[in-house]
Amino acid sequence: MLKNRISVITRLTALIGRLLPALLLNVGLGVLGYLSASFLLILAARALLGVIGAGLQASAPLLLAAIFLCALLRGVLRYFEQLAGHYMAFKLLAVLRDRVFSALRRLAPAKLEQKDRGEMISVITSDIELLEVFYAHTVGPVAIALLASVLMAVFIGAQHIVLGCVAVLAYLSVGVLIPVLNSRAGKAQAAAYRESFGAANSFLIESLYGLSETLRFGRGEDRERGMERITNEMDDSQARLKRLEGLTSAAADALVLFFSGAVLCAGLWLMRDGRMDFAQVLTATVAMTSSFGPVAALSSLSNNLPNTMAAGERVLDLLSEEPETPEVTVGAAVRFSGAACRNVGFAYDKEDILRNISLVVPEHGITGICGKSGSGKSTLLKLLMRFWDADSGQVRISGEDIRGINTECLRRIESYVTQETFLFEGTLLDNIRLAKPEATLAEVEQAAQDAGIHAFILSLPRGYETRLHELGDGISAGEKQRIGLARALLHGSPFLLLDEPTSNLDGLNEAIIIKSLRTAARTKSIILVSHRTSTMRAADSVYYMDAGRMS
Ligand SMILES: Nc1ncnc2c1ncn2[C@@H]1O[C@H](COP(=O)(O)OP(=O)(O)OP(=O)(O)O)[C@@H](O)[C@H]1O
Repeated sequence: MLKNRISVITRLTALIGRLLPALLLNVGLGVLGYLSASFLLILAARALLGVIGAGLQASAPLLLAAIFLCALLRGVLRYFEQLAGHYMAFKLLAVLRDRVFSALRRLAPAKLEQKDRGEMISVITSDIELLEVFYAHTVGPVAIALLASVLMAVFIGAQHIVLGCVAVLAYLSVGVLIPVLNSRAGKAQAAAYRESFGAANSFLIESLYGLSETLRFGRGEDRERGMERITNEMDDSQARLKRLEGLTSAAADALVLFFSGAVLCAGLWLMRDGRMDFAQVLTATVAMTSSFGPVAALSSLSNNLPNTMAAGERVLDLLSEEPETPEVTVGAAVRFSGAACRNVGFAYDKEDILRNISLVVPEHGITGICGKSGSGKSTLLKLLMRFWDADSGQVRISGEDIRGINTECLRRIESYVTQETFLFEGTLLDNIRLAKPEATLAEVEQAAQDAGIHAFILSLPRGYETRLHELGDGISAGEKQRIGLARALLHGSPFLLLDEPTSNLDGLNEAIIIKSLRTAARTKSIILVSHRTSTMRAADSVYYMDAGRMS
């Protein structure tokens, strides 16, 4: 566990890289700031001693000037310490966000398909946000506490070695013992809180997506109760965390008082034996009392540490996760001349989904794949897109093993229309243009016409300029499907993989699309997946799939 935590801390610290100067500045200013706060009081005590005639004979104006300087420095140094720390933290959060989004791109779509969406949103938003605590309030403060404590222990030890030892014990108790105990006690609560937070996110997303089903089947109250249960769980775990936080801060305060008293008592005892004078005892006591700031910051920091470490671990795990199919950047760039599967076998987990599949897709024409729901048709398309790699056999594009083809080239020659088309907020024109941002309006209109959606778009008051939110829920599954098809046709790739492109369409619209596909198939290769045998009439050749086998 400790090994794991050290590994997370090391990996997070390694990310600081070029921001190291900002960290060093933060630490340097922090140490000087705390020292000036302590010496402000030490000098004030010395000045008082001077007034009562028991202190060193330093000149009063000089002491006053030094006190004034310490007070001024304390404020200025604190400000710049915070500035440097936060500058580093927020720059790092930007770097981390960038890396996380690159990781998501790398992992999409296969790995992301398997992840819980609520959990993903927690990682992208709150986990990264929480790392601000690590960078701005952990790395710097730990280094500041270490340096400032060493310097103050030496200073107190210079009054008397025994008092120096008490100071070391005091700093270790408040700065190490309390944080370690607190972080141990809080680990389970922090994990429970985080789990309930992720569950609440997932539940909320699911509730929003399933709103119409919930209303249709009158399950509103169930959902409400579910939300209440999750919120209560979150509330409970947060309350437990807060209770622990209170206990920690009470324990830290008690230790501060105890050790300040201990230095005073030990000092008086040493003074009675004539081994210290009053000025030294007072100086050591004031130095002890006023120097707990950096270590006390560590004890309150440890309340958040379990959460921060857990967040860091999840972010680092995401960054280091390997994609299902590694991106090929140096592989062959091919011109599409057909595709083939040879004795392909595939399982998502343990259960075989595809067994010994062989098929040949010519350079032009429509290849139909027909089969019952769950027979593995979409999975086969995903292998042809190389979202996943086959476990056995070979998938070839233009005669090349798909695993050796440059990924960018593969994305250029293939267009995949899934059963669900996602539309982005923006105009319908932008949504179709997604496939080819530089497309002219005429090209977009032609693609929309071929996909049988042009007439519908023109019937809208603002035509292609209609924004998605203006349609609200008024866009049907069939219309979305046709926009998806228009995108694929506009993309201009020579190999189209269409997964049930007409499943939500009436006979008339299906006929329009089939006609367009027949025209497109003169210059392109199209795989048409459908469970309807009627759709297969458009295909030049048809493969039938049943329980992962092909006939
Ligand atoms: N990411 C995944 N992880 C695990 N199992 C999966 C995954 N995707 C699909 N499956 C399972 O693989 C089997 C084949 O699914 P697939 O989507 O390929 O079938 P299909 O023939 O396209 O079905 P449909 O016509 O209903 O879309 C199903 O049992 C499905 O539950």
